[in-house]
Amino acid sequence: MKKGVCYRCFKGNRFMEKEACIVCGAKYCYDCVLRAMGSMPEGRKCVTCIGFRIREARRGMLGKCSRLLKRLLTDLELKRVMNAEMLCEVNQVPPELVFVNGETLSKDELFQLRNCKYPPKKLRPGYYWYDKYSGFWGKEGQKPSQIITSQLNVGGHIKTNASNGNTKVWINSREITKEELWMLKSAGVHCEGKPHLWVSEDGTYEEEANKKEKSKIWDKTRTKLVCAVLSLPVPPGSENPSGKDVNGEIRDNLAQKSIHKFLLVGYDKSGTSTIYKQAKILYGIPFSEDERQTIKLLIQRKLFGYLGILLEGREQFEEESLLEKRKRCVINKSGPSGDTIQIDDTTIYSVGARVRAFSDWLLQVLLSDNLETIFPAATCEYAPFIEEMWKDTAIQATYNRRNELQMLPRVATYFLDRAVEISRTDYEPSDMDILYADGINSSNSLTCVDFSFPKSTQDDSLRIFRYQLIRVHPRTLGEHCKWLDMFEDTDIVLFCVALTDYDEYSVDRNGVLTNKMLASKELFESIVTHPTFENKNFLLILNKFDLLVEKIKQVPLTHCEWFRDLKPVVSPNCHTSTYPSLAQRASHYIGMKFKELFHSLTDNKLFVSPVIGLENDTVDEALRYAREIIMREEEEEPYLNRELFSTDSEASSCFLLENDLHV
Ligand SMILES: Nc1nc2c(ncn2[C@@H]2O[C@H](COP(=O)(O)OP(=O)(O)OP(=O)(O)O)[C@@H](O)[C@H]2O)c(=O)[nH]1
Ligand SMILES: [Mg+2]
Repeated sequence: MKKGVCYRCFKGNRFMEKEACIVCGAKYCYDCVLRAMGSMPEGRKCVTCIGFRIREARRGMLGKCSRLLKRLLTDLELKRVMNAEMLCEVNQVPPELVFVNGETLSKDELFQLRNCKYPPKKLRPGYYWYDKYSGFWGKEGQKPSQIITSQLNVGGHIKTNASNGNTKVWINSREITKEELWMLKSAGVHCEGKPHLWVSEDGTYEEEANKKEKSKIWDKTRTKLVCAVLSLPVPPGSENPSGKDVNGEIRDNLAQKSIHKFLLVGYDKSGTSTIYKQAKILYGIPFSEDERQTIKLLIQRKLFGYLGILLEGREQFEEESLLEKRKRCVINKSGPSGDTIQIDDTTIYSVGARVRAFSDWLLQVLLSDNLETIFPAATCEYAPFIEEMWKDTAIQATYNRRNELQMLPRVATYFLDRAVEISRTDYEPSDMDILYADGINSSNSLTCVDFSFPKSTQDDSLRIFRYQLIRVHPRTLGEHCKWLDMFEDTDIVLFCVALTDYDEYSVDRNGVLTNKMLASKELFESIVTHPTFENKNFLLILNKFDLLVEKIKQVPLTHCEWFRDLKPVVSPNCHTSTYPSLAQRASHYIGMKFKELFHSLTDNKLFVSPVIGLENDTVDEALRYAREIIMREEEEEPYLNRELFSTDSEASSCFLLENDLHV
């Protein structure tokens, strides 16, 4: 038979729409389907195949009707056929092909398994293990994939090596996998001394030796997040059941096998959460209601803080202007005419009693560090005051001089411009507001989001891959990054550095004032040399490029001792229009330093991408670049060399101009 033709009329070609028999795979054209398949009492099967088992490879298609069938049948008929296909006896997984704890199932056992409250998802013929006490369920030799109903009488006894664990920690007599051990540690379970734990279906656990019942494993949101990141299940019906969204983001655990993982990490304030939020906005992953609420309060709190700074500024301006007036008055009095001039007590910076009272109250609250405690009640009570205050000419005059207020951060203008709207109870932060607000949610340490890149016209690949961006704060990684193991299956590490860190300082764990670029370098070194990350791909994200543009004009890179070897050479072509700017050259140099460091530590090549976290296209570019790096490795496709920095340090240094870099 010619390939692609209808099995009944032998007409058509492979592009023609056809319906296939779920038993023998014969395909029929629109005109022949009903003649070949009849009334379909067992779903889509040739009449001669009725009563036969389906082909296992087609199990995933059961109940998923085609467009052709939709056109051919009425809604009611379609429903009947699809139901029959999914539910009729002969189409079910044959019990003798399902092994649980090494024993095949009987018909009754399979029935029990399929009809319990939380049955295994996508049950196929194969070898599984099942822990009766906790309900853990998984494929033989693998970590658990699901927690199903416990206490079912199916299969044999669980074996200690069922999941092929080698951790010397046992749960209900099964030696657990590495991932489960990390999960237990994140839940605060003591795992030292080869413990045997008894875990019940709701997650309460006790040590075999010490029968005292402990708290539940999955009580903490953090544990659930860890489970999501490690593709481990959580009990069904718990707050964030596996398979449903954790933090509104993680999708089906089973689908995570084919996911590519990006681990985003960087020193404090390097911009990782901004990049994380930007990715969510870029790839259309909505912020959960929880996140929005937390961010809303955060923005409102910050707004009150900014207003406090404005009010302090107003007082200062008022004092200054009064002083100024007095001075003028003294001059006038002692002037040649000797006339006295009426002094007007009010200056443009003075306010009425109500605004003054509110101002006093707010400054008091800020001074006593009590802002957190008055929220969210403050929004209901004080929103009308904010409106009144904002309209006040003295406040507006102060706002016009905001550049003189050193304490007011740059981002404040973005929020203060809409102070009245933001202070209201019904304020809903926009995606932009969320991006500009500092922070993601209260558990600011580990967050992850599933996404896929929207197909662009330049993409020649037809496959759509899923990605997971995991943002982790260095604090979460613990001393010497000991928790990095948890991210073993990361495909690429995105290490974020704030380009502006070279002249900034922070106090480290031992109370020592450290240059932030050096602290960032140290973190980079510990991650790069961590045994888990041997031979991993690394993409260095050089963030805050926009701020570097301004800073580099004021402070030379050599401020940081790591950059003291900067040997600028005057470029012969420095006056052409293609000549890079000072900031470009500086970020280039920083990239080079990290590349050299990386090469000396790993013998591998570091990829680099400059980014402005607050601008979506640069973040998109960096994440797509990360994808390319992974793809190149996986598919060995011709690599699109979009690398932004040359690897040749000799050539690059001639871009550095002596005067420009203040050396
Ligand atoms: N101008 C500018 N500001 C940025 C950029 N990236 C981040 N920021 C700001 O820098 C600050 C710190 O950024 P975050 O994203 O919170 O940094 P982080 O890595 O999450 O650091 P932690 O807050 O310590 O967790 C925030 O106020 C951001 O708005 C950027 O490219 N340009
Ligand atoms: Mg932050």
